[in-house]
Amino acid sequence: MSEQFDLFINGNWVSADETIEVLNKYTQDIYATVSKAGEKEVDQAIDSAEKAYKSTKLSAYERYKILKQVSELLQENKEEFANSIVKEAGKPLKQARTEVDRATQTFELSAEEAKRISGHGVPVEAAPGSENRMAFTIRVPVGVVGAISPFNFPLNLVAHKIGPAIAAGNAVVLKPASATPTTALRMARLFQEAGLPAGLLNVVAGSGSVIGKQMQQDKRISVYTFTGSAEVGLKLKQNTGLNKLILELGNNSPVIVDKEADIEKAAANVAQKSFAFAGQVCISVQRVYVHESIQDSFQQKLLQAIKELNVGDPNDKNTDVGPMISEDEAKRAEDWVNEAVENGAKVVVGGKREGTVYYPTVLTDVQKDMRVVCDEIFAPVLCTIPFHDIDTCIEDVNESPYGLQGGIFTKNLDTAFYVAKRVEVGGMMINDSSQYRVDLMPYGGVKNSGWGKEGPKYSIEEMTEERLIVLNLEE
Ligand SMILES: NC(=O)c1ccc[n+]([C@@H]2O[C@H](COP(=O)([O-])OP(=O)(O)OC[C@H]3O[C@@H](n4cnc5c(N)ncnc54)[C@H](O)[C@@H]3O)[C@@H](O)[C@H]2O)c1
Ligand SMILES: O=C[C@H](O)CS(=O)(=O)O
Repeated sequence: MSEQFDLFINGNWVSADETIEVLNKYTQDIYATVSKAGEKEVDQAIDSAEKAYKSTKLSAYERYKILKQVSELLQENKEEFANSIVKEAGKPLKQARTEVDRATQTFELSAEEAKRISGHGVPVEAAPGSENRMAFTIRVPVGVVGAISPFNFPLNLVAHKIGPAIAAGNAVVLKPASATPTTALRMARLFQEAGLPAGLLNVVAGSGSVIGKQMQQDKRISVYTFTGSAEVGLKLKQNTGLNKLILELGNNSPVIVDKEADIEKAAANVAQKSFAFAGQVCISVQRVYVHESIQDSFQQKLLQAIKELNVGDPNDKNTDVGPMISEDEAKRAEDWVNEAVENGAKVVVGGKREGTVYYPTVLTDVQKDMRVVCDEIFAPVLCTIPFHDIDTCIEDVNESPYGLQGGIFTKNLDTAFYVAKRVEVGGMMINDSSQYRVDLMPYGGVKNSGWGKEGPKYSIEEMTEERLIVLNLEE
């Protein structure tokens, strides 16, 4: 029997005429049936958010208490949430548990930040003629936040939108990805249990091209926060007019392995961080630039580390690499690899698909214009690319249209800083791969990877407006 979920609108569970069948991504059985929002339900959700925002004023301390309780409830229900992620996303159990722990942190950080929202003093009295004035800024909520999230972190990337939006005193309408809507709906239950007033959080599951599009054009939404592909991000940019828009988009993440790197450490890290969640992480390692003098030794260690990865059933606590989100996506990855091979690339390991599972794959002899290099593959595939001098390597790294995060392995600090200052990314990791993120840090990209930062403290800045207050005092 599949589980049944309704939409969460104005504090009520609302059923719709149509439903979405959410598949178990490993077995392909129907895991859950979810009410599918249409125009009417989205309109109700936005209306309820707008009314709740105008009529319900929670103090900062009340917002802190609710978010703190959600964080605690999430940890108490860790296994339920981890299993939900395993089933609907196909994420291996140990990675799903990590996601629940991270989301617990994200809500806790959001709770703490709710108590720290403040402006700053502005020394207007220093301006000629303003000697009798004083000024400061305050931060005020924006109103209704429209949040649209991707399939790959159905809990933590939702937490990164809802936590800061509620902490800042806003109301939210969330549209989770159609492939993975149930974890977000479970999370809404926790907000209900924690006593969030009706209407401040609304969750509508449905088609991105239908209700996502409707959300983009609704003037009652003040700020949009979107995480997903550059393709959809661009549509939002074109359709949301002058409204504020936070875009967290894709990447084809580069990692440089310098001649002075700890080769073993670099190889083990790259093997883990290219293939975790089948490479469907926006900062998964995709392009590995290896100094030509250590290429053979790095490759050998990389292959050893890949041999140790367990591929298969995401329910198994030892699995490292599970299925992709759909067979179509696995076939797309296979096509990109085959196309590269037809043009001269070599498969060193992998290159094999069984249904939705694509095996960890390493390619060499690739060219800059192959899709496996210049586009985001979002699959368990990495390319190793030899380099001779660091400046040419930096040029190659920067040729990407994306710029989210990158990494360099080197024991030479001069090289590390030389590179860190020159690569076009939102975050650069030294002696780590591109795939490093803790939830309190500012996180976001440049170029086609989007703009605006996430991390509760930074999202709250994006989801509030700075208002200047000037006092004209008597002498
Ligand atoms: N930078 C980050 O923080 C980050 C994090 C996770 C994923 N991503 C990126 O997300 C992508 C993978 O996720 P995905 O496949 O779910 O992305 P996607 O862009 O296909 O979908 C993201 C969300 O947008 C919705 N959507 C689709 N069409 C829409 C439209 N026309 N209008 C409004 N909404 C619409 C979808 O239903 C979904 O909820 C990758 O490119 C990945 O790099 C980025
Ligand atoms: O997919 C992209 C995510 O932002 C990566 S992370 O889990 O937040 O590190």
